[in-house]
Amino acid sequence: GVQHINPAALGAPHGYTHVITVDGGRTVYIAGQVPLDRHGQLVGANDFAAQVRQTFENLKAALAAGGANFSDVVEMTTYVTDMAQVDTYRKIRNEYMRDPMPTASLVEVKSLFRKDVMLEVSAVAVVPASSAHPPVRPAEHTP
Ligand SMILES: CC(=[NH2+])C(=O)[O-]
Repeated sequence: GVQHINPAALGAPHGYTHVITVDGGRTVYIAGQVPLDRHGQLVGANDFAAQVRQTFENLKAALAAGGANFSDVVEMTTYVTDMAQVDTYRKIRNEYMRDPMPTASLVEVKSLFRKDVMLEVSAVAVVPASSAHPPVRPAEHTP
């Protein structure tokens, strides 16, 4: 079946779902994660490195909510508002992810959903059938 999950560790989503699992939890779709905390407050105003870190912490929480982790990610899409900061992006990403890396796309965009948000990262994960990660189902936002 299809499960829709909005972990309380992530800011309440407006008009989308943070995590959707399909195929009995084998495939996990993660909505574009942004550098907001669980209360929807920006982390790292004008600080790209801090924004990358918060975004990856949110991805980690989103993957865990879907019973996955970074090693299960097969595709990721990263949107940045300033490609000149790509080295900082890669350095911090590599603190969370290691080889073999997923397929990926990286694009610069004019703007994201808030003017102060400098990146957004979405992902798809495939959990191995043999995987022992039990889905973490923390408190969820209620609709
Ligand atoms: C932040 C985000 N993923 C959205 O759709 O607004």
